[in-house]
Amino acid sequence: MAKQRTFIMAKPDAVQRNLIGDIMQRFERKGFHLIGAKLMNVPRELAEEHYAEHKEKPFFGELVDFITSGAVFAMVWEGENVIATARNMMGKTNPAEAAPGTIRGDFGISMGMNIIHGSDAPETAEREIALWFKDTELHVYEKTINKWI
Ligand SMILES: Nc1ncnc2c1ncn2[C@@H]1O[C@H](COP(=O)(O)OP(=O)(O)OP(=O)(O)O)[C@@H](O)[C@H]1O
Repeated sequence: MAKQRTFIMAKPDAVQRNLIGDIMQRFERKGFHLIGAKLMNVPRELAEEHYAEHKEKPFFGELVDFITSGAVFAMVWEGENVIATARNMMGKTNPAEAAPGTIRGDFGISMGMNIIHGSDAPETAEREIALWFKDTELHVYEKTINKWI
């Protein structure tokens, strides 16, 4: 399996509940490689574009209001099979159904406030990374330790 990249976002509830560190630590300890990260307020147009597939859904307005309500922490992680693995680490969309040990299972409250977003497929990851990050914000670097072990 080739290396993949995925877009992960700690939503405003995660930022305000001081969960950024916990979320990042899970990805780091799993062995994934951080290549981009930023704390940002989300312009309404960006939120609408990101969630465009849900435009006709009854919860769309609420979803966009929530994502734009406070800072989010946007990340790009790289690694083997990172897209599907990240989705497993996140747990089911509805925190009430997410298994304990997953990010949403451990911290999520409701469908709306479910802590984290992660790309769900290679094409989505590519689209979302391009939407949220400029090329100059992605940092490709070798870990020296890779040569040692
Ligand atoms: N019925 C609903 N009511 C309120 N919010 C919802 C509902 N369904 C989905 N959402 C919100 O919209 C987001 C996108 O829904 P989607 O079905 O794409 O889930 P997901 O892929 O697990 O989540 P995300 O795209 O955030 O990773 C969900 O994370 C959730 O916050």
